[in-house]
Amino acid sequence: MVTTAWKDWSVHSVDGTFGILFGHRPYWWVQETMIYPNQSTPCLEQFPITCETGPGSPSGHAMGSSCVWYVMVTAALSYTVGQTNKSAVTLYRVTWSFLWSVFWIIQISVCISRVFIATHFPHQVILGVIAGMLVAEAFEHTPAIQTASLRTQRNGAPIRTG
Ligand SMILES: O=P(O)(O)OC[C@H]1O[C@@H](O)[C@H](O)[C@@H](O)[C@@H]1O
Repeated sequence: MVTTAWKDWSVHSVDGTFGILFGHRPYWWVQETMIYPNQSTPCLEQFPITCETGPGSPSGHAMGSSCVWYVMVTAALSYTVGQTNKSAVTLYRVTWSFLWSVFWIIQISVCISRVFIATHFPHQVILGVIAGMLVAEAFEHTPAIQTASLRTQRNGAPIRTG
């Protein structure tokens, strides 16, 4: 949710105002670039299931995926950290290697799929992965978010649930 909000904000605010993050998607870019001589423009097809209408940078899918998986991996590892006996350290190293391998396999798969269907250029998915991890880090270090509760009204009074 946070990464989606961030993407929407960046698209409508930063992109529109400063032009920092705005990026053409490949199937737009090939129609507008002047680098192809007449009649040699590559034909990139769009399909309803793959067609995205927002600007391409950063990739929302890459950003969402890296943010969610980053939080899950770091949360899982936090349960095994802090113990000093030898078997616990070995377990931590094995778990660390396994979880981060899974993390990167998933991120690379997401990135390749987005590039393969021509919704993004490579730098846009890389930026998405980095942005997702930064958002996750920022929110992991923001205690107010971890203690936030939907059961509390704005004035602090608890909401009746029963
Ligand atoms: O930028 P991408 O990778 O094409 O992803 C766009 C999508 O990003 C997601 O984060 C949003 O929830 C979707 O609404 C949006 O369509």
